[in-house]
Amino acid sequence: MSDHQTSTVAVLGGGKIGEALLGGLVAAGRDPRSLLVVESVAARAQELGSRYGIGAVDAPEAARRADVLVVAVKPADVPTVLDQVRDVLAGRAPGQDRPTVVSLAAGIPTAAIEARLPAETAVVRVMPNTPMLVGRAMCVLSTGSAAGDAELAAAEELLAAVGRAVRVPEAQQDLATALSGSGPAYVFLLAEAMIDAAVALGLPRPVATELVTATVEGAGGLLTTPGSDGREGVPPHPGLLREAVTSPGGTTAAALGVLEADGLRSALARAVTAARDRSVALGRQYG
Ligand SMILES: NC(=O)C1=CN([C@@H]2O[C@H](COP(=O)(O)OP(=O)(O)OC[C@H]3O[C@@H](n4cnc5c(N)ncnc54)[C@H](OP(=O)(O)O)[C@@H]3O)[C@@H](O)[C@H]2O)C=CC1
Ligand SMILES: O=C(O)[C@@H]1CCC=N1
Repeated sequence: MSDHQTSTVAVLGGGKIGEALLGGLVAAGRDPRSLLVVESVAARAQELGSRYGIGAVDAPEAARRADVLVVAVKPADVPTVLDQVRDVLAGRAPGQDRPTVVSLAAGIPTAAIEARLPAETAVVRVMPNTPMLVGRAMCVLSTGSAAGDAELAAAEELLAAVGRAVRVPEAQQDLATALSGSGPAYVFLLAEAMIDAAVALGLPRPVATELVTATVEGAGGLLTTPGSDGREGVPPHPGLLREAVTSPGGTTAAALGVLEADGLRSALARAVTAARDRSVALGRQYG
């Protein structure tokens, strides 16, 4: 991988997460001329071009020009898109010249990607999330057998421009997918349900929306600000932050009693398990 300022990043699949990465990199100040998208829906490619100034190419062209080749198609489309770039990658020497393949696809193991590409292709598996678009991604990275520290560090540096990046053993990727990959949807559902509840009780929707979105943002700020739960040197604990809101005999205790009785905690545990299991199944089906 060459220097990140001059390297070319090509994204195979310009859907939701492809756009989050491309848009996030542009918003972080990256030159759009160093970015390429391969997108099978022509109107979508045009949309990304006019929104971010990113050029659209076909898969072989992307494989010829890229220093980093990002796989951002649905798991079922991964075999096809890898087949579309394999021959070009084979013509580029592994190491300095051949691009690192960074896969964002849920569930697909690095070994399955490597098996469809020329030997010694460096593969980095990443589970990102859509807050990438606004520079607030959580990206979880693991390496395949041919990716060394240099490739991992370069992928980390690229993704750090659009949020946080942490390394985990690949065995933890399915669970990371269930937690931070899918996690934004759980928070959005919670926000949506809170807004709808307030509207049902008579609050105008714009007011309810402002109150809920500011509350989610503020709660996120407390969760991520050291010392916010009154302790130093350890990350804030959600339970302590929740206790601080819960006045004896007050409104929060009344609400939490309902949420516990209705099984919110166990529903979330089952939801995360279902997402983890689905990630494993996607890997078995398409990997
Ligand atoms: N959305 C998210 O929050 C996250 C998604 N991911 C992963 O990212 C991947 C993409 O997800 P998402 O962005 O939601 O999916 P989308 O369907 O929104 O995006 C994929 C895009 O790629 C296009 N495409 C399919 N095959 C090809 C091909 N051979 N060449 C070029 N373009 C192609 C699709 O077109 P068409 O619709 O016609 O198939 C579609 O526009 C998945 O593997 C998912 O697991 C990971 C983390 C978070
Ligand atoms: O729902 C999915 O399968 C993808 C992976 C994580 C978030 N979206």
